[in-house]
Amino acid sequence: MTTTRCGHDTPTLSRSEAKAFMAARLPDWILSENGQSIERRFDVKGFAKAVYLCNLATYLADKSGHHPDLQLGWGYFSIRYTTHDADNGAGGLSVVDLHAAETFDQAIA
Ligand SMILES: C[C@H](O)[C@H](O)[C@H]1CNC2=NC(N)=NC(=O)C2=N1
Repeated sequence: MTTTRCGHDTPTLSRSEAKAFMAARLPDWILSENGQSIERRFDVKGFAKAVYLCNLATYLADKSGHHPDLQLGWGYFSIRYTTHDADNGAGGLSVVDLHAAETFDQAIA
């Protein structure tokens, strides 16, 4: 598992840097229109599976110190990573988000 800590000194990624990494290693994630976050959405049966995914994301977030935005409801769960602290607090997508997404993918594989 790759864990990278984020902070104010974390640089943001260009759209092309993000796209290159995602094409190689995050095929199920989508880059937001503004290039500042990545999201993966799951369609699941019922409610409990959505909650399990949410609980897993919560566990990994507290373990790594990097916290995604989570949404769930009956039949779906979505997870979005962005780095609030990046670029001296301006925020944006960083390598920490890409690594966190990869860790999440590995945990559910
Ligand atoms: C001090 C603490 O590690 C930081 O505030 C962390 C906490 N979790 C975080 N999560 C996310 N997604 N972005 C951050 O910049 C961030 N910062």
